[in-house]
Amino acid sequence: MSETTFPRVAVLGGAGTIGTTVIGAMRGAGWPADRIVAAGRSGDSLDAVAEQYGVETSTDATAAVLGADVVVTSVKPQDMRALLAQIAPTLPADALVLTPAAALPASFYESLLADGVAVVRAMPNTPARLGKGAISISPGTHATDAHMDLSERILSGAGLVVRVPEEQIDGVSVVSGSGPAFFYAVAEAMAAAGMANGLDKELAEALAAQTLIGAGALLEESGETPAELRAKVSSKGGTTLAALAAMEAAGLQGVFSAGANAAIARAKVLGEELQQG
Ligand SMILES: NC(=O)C1=CN([C@@H]2O[C@H](COP(=O)(O)OP(=O)(O)OC[C@H]3O[C@@H](n4cnc5c(N)ncnc54)[C@H](OP(=O)(O)O)[C@@H]3O)[C@@H](O)[C@H]2O)C=CC1
Ligand SMILES: O=C(O)[C@@H]1CCC=N1
Repeated sequence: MSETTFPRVAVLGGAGTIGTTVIGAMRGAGWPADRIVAAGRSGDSLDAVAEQYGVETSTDATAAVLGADVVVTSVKPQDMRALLAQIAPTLPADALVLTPAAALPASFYESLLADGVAVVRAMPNTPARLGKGAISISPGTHATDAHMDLSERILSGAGLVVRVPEEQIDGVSVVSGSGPAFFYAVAEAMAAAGMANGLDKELAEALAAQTLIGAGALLEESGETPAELRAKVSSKGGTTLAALAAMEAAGLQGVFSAGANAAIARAKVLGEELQQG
């Protein structure tokens, strides 16, 4: 398929957080609205997607996949088995299944869909909504380089797209998939620390948010590493170094390691539970 053609893409769960993000990224990258169909369960939320992006909509996933070149399965892992059963009869044999779901291996899809189906797993994140995502893609057993190229093309408007082997997806999920939630938790913790030291809530939240936004922009634009930028804030004998030392002593790195371990353990358990049916 040439770069100048636009494969027909069915986004199942197209009114959800990630489904809408994928549609927005495609539309932003010039994908024609009439080459995208968003399928969901609620007519009202689909109407909002149609209004914003001009795409076709359907409340019937079985019908939506008819004639699709790519099927994006953007539903919660717990809803995936039922969705695959629903679309299996009408899924075109040569369609690419591009799935953002956490926890479920490509083999899950391969075992429930027709033999030889091409599956690519993606791990997106919510900043992709603004084209500032960090997204990985990984091939399943039957996905070719052409399928990976097509997946990258679909997601390129959503931000940085990297290719990793499937066994690294849980690691990606910890850093960039869940990472935005960690960032917001840090914003909340910083604001709480300000409130504990006399700032009112509104001021503390505004300062914490703008500080994280500004620090992120500086990281992006300066070309310096986090360690270099950290050193520029940390005067010798000053307050920041005292704070960082206390945070380290309280287990800062351990906090993130514990979070990563918990997320990876949860992905394993959830994946095993859902594969058993
Ligand atoms: N949110 C995130 O930050 C990230 C999410 N992911 C993955 O992305 C996937 C989607 O997550 P997210 O967008 O957050 O979830 P949402 O709940 O926002 O969206 C899921 C959508 O799927 C719809 N849906 C469920 N079953 C069907 C069906 N049979 N046919 C059509 N639509 C259906 C739901 O409709 P209804 O609301 O009517 O039930 C809902 O709109 C998940 O698998 C998740 O693991 C991956 C990385 C990051
Ligand atoms: O919490 C979840 O399951 C998904 C995966 C990464 C971010 N959200």
